Amino acid sequence: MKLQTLLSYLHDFTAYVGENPTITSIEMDSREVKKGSLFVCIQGFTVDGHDFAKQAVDHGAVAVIAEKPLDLPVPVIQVKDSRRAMAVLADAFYGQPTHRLHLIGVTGTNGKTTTTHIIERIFRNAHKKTGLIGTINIKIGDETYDVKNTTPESLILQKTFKKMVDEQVDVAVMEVSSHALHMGRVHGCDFDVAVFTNLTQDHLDYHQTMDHYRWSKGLLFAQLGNRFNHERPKFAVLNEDDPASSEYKKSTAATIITYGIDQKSDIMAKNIQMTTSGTTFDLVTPIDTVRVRTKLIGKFSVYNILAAVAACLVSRIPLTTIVETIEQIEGVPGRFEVVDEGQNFTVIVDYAHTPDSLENVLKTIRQFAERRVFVVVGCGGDRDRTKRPLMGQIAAQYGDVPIFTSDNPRSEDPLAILKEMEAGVSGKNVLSIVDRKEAITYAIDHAQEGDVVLIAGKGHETYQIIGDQVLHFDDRLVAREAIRRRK
Ligand SMILES: CC(=O)N[C@H]1[C@@H](OP(=O)(O)OP(=O)(O)OC[C@H]2O[C@@H](n3ccc(=O)[nH]c3=O)[C@H](O)[C@@H]2O)O[C@H](CO)[C@@H](O)[C@@H]1O[C@H](C)C(=O)N[C@@H](C)C(=O)N[C@H](CCC(=O)O)C(=O)O
Ligand SMILES: Nc1ncnc2c1ncn2[C@@H]1O[C@H](COP(=O)(O)OP(=O)(O)OP(=O)(O)O)[C@@H](O)[C@H]1O
Ligand SMILES: N[C@H](CCC[C@H](N)C(=O)O)C(=O)O
Ligand SMILES: [Mg+2]
Repeated sequence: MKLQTLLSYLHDFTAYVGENPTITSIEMDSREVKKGSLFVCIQGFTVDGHDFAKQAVDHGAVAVIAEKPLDLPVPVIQVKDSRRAMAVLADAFYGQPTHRLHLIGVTGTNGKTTTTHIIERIFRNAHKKTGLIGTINIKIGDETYDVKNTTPESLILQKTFKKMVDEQVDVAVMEVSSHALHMGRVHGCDFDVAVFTNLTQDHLDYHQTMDHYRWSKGLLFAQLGNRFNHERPKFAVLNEDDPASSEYKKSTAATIITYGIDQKSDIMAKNIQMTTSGTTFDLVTPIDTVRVRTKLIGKFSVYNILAAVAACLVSRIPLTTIVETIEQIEGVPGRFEVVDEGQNFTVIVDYAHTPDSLENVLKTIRQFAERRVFVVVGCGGDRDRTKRPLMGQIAAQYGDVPIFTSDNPRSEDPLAILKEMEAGVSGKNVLSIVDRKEAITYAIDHAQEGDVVLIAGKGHETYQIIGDQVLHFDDRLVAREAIRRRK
C-alpha cells in the first residue's frame, strides 16, 4: 500500500508532501523492521521507541510515524499519539478485517477468559468457524498461537483479524483488557457485541483509582458505534447485578441486554442448586425457560454462563444449541481445574489473582469442603500492590491453613511481597514459604482425607517470572508430582 493511501485514513497529523514509498509492513519494534516497513515510534513504559527510529531506518524503514520532529532521511509523519495512530493505520493496512467478522468483546475484572471460552464453544457447536484472542492464547479454528498480552497491541490484533478473515472465520471472540481500552489498542475494532462481566479491585498500579478503572472499561461500550444499522445491530450485554452497569447503560448507543441472578434481567438464573460435581439452574430467557445442568462450579460460573448465553442469543444462535453446549463444557484450563491422582483429598488449581476472585473461589470451596481448606497463594510483583493485604486477609479468613508464597515476583523482592500480604492478616497464624514448589509440596504433604488444597493465582501459566528470568513452572504438574511422591 502506498504511504499516501495509508495516511488518508489518518485524520490528525502534520501535513506531508514528498516521497510516496510503498509500505510493505508496519512495525513498532525496530528489531522487526524490514525493507519497506513503516516504523511507528512508541513512547513506552520502559524505553522510548523514538530512540530506535534511526536504527529502524538503517534496517530498511521507508517512513516513520513519530510524536516529535526527527532528523531522518525518510518521511517523518508527526502525530499527537502514535499508539492511537498506529491502531488506525493497522486497521487500514490489513483491509479493515473486523468489518468482515462478527466481533464479540468481553471486558470486566474477572471471568473474561472463561466467558470467551464458553462463547467460542457455543459458536463451534453451531458449526461456525471461530477465532479467539485472550490470556491463554490466540486460536484460529484449531490452531493456537502464543500471546504476551491478554489484548495484544493493535498491530498484532489487526494482523490476527486479517488471518481470521483469510481463513473464513465467522466469529471472533476476544478479551478486552482495561489497559488495551485505555491505550487505544482496540481503536479500529468494529465490535458487534460488547460484554461486561464485573468490576472489582485490580490494576490500581496502572489506573490509580477505581473511577479511572471503571471509566476505562466503559470505553468498550461507548465505542460500540453511534449509528443504528439494522443490517448490523450492536449489542451491549451488561451484568445487572454489578453497579457499574448503570453507568455503562448511559454510555452506549447500542441495544442493551441484561443478565443477572439477583436483579430482574433479560436473561436470568433461578433456583440454583450447587454440588461438588456441578450446578443446576433454571435458565430464564425471553425465548424460553430451560433447566440446565453444567459441570462448572460456583455462583461466579453461573454469571459467566449467563453472559455467554446473552452474547450468543443476540448473535442469533438457537437456544437449544446454547443449552446443549453448556451441558457439555468441561471447564477452562487453570480455572477451578482439579488435579486428580486418585488421592483422598481434593486439589484445585485456579487463576484467582484478585481479592474478589479469591473470595468467590474460597466461598465456593467452603460450600462443599468436608474438612480443612489449605490455600496456597501469592501476589504478582510489579502489579497492583494494594491488593496484597486484601488477598492475604481473604486467604486467612476462608482458609484453615493459609500458606503465602511467590506468584511471579518479577523485579520485586519476593519476601517483601509476602510481608505486604501478611500485613492484611490479624489474629491468625499464616505460613510463608517463599519457594512456590515447596509451598505446594507442604500443603499436599500435610493434607488429610476430605481436605481441600487450593493453589491460586497462576492457573494455566507454565512459567514463573523471578527477576528477569522466566522459569518453567506449572502448578498442576508440581501438584501432581507432589501427590505421586506422597503415595
Ligand atoms: C505496561 C504495559 O502495558 N506494557 C506494554 C508495553 O510495553 P512497554 O511500554 O514497556 O514497551 P517498551 O519496552 O518501553 O518499548 C517501547 C517501544 O520501543 C520499541 N523498541 C524497544 C526496544 C528496541 O530495541 N526497539 C524498539 O523499537 C518497542 O517495540 C515499543 O514499541 O508494550 C508492549 C508491546 O505492546 C506490551 O507487551 C507491554 O505489556 C506488558 C507485557 C504487560 O505486562 N502489560 C500488562 C500491564 C497488560 O497490558 N495487561 C493486560 C491484561 C490485564 C488483565 O488481563 O487483567 C493485557 O491486555 O495484557
Ligand atoms: N464471574 C466471575 N466473578 C468473579 N470471579 C470469577 C468469575 N469468573 C472467574 N472468576 C475467578 O477469576 C479467575 C480468573 O478467571 P478468568 O481467567 O476467566 O478471568 P479474566 O477476567 O480473564 O482474568 P485476566 O484479567 O487475568 O485475564 C478464575 O480462576 C476464578 O477464580
Ligand atoms: N492479567 C493479570 C495476570 C496476573 C497473573 C498473576 N499470576 C500475576 O503474575 O500477577 C495481570 O496482568 O495482572
Ligand atoms: Mg483473561
